Amino acid sequence: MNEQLFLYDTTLRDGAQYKGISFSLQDKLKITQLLDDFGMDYIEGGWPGSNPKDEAYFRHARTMGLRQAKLVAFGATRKPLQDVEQDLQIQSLLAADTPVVALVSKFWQFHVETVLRTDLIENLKMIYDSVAYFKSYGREVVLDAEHFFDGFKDSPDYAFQCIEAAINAGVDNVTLCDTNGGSMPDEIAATVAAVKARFPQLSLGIHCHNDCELAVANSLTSIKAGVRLIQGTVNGYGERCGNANLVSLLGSLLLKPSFNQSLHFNHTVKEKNLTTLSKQVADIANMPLKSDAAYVGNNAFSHKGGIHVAAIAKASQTYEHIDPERVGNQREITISELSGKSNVQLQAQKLGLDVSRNFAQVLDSIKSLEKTGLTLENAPGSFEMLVRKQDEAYQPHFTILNIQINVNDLNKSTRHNAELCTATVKVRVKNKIAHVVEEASGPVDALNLALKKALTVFFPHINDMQLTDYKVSILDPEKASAATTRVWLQSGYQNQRWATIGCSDNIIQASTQALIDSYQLFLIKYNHVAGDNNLNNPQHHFLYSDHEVTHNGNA
Ligand SMILES: CC(=O)SCCNC(=O)CCNC(=O)[C@H](O)C(C)(C)COP(=O)(O)OP(=O)(O)OC[C@H]1O[C@@H](n2cnc3c(N)ncnc32)[C@H](O)[C@@H]1OP(=O)(O)O
Ligand SMILES: CC(=O)C(=O)O
Repeated sequence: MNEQLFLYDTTLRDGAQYKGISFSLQDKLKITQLLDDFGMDYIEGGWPGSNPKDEAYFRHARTMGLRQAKLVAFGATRKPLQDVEQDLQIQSLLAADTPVVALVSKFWQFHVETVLRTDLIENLKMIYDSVAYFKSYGREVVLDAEHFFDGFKDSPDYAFQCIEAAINAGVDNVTLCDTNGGSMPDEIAATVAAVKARFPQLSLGIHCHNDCELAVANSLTSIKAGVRLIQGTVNGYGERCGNANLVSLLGSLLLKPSFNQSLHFNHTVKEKNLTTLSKQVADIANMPLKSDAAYVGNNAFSHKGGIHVAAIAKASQTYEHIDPERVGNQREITISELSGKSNVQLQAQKLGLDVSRNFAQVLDSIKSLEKTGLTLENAPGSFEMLVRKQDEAYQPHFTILNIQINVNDLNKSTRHNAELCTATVKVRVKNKIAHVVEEASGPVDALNLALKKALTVFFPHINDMQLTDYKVSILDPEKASAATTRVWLQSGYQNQRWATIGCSDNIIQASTQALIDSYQLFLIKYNHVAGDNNLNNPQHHFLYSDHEVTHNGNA
């Protein structure tokens, strides 16, 4: 029988408990829309009894007209020995006015006695009263059975009594929580099977934490044992090590026959949208997306080892468990000292370059350069330039004749910071020379400004290009101030980005290498012959410091 598996997203509640995440109200509403568009069945939006932002969230979210998802407000069972009508937390949960309410409740005796500091019978009453109260208002109630697996290990009998109290009160779903994330897959399977055997009619959910990096595996195991509602978060955000990652879970649930042949999902859920969902939520959360994230990470289908790439070129299934496009991701071939000829050929082919005659030479250069500390895997722009430079027909757009950097007197207190460093750059293009000076507070900035200014003389379009990122790493810190520096930089033009790299025991030289590759690449790709007008004008004006001088082309 093909049964529906319900997707319950708690990114906005448990995901918000992830260290480093702080959603604004607008963030929460935007994510709600994304989750609804994706096709989640439930969206747990927050805890209205916790803070005014979550209260405001429900006021807004319930008017959004969600197409697919049911909005869930999260809270706890009533306080010990308190009437539900008097319990402010219960009242704010009711006021959130959502079709679904989730109640976290204690299922482990140890917690009842140590944390709630009440007796076991009172906890059963708290469960019963709280569930019955929301049922009397016509709400769908999901009971989050906190620490269910630990509680069950301690006393299966008490864990069952808690479920019975919830069933007697009319609960719609009991979600078994591996709250401390310490359970192993075999324990999850056996416990869910025991609950299913005892309460065959009860709708069961699962909520796993990732403290042993098993949240996804444990969730999948629980589905095999009879769970039909799965809680998780986009990208696995959540308290401590996080929750079950719904993105990875869905990759397997939607694509692996052991799940997709026995289950079905809401019709709008499409594996093709997983990469976009993951990236969009990470972007709103302002969290870096893990490059090794299953299915959707940048590395998920990125191939580095030469043997892998050679095989991929013959048949992609040799080293890919699925076609990356099925989840909206893409294949990537990496260039490094571990490359073989296939890496070079495939990557060059992607760039539209022909290396059929010189791939061995290109490969040798890569391996020699990597030995010096240059890493090409994150700098495809420098790989492209390396391939181009190895071509006999290659003509650089410009040649650097000279670079001088001066650090002015740092002690001169009257000097403005922006004048601390001076860079003089002499560039030749065809038979013309530009010789310019620029000042900045740092030597690399002065160098870049001067280089750009010199090139702009010939290629005005270069002004539209920007440096968008600059990173430095020290390769041999034990050499102290004589250490080798690796400079990685990213450049941008409109919505295009490209990365180049340089490496030297001189930071200016390393930066110059990366900058030259970046500007040459821009001119190859985007400028073509622009700027040639200036080359034909023998009386071009050059700026030298504050003074305008006329240059006749003879440097
Ligand atoms: C497993 C989970 O992830 S559950 C969700 C956890 N998430 C959060 O805690 C985030 C939101 N929390 C909050 O904003 C606050 O903690 C609040 C508003 C809920 C409570 O704040 P406070 O009233 O100041 O209490 P505090 O946070 O110090 O302690 C929690 C109280 O809840 C009680 N409690 C814990 N679980 C339950 C439960 N299932 N049912 C009833 N009460 C509970 C605790 O015993 C404690 O009560 P006490 O104050 O009498 O000792
Ligand atoms: C409910 C919940 O977040 C937990 O038990 O982990």
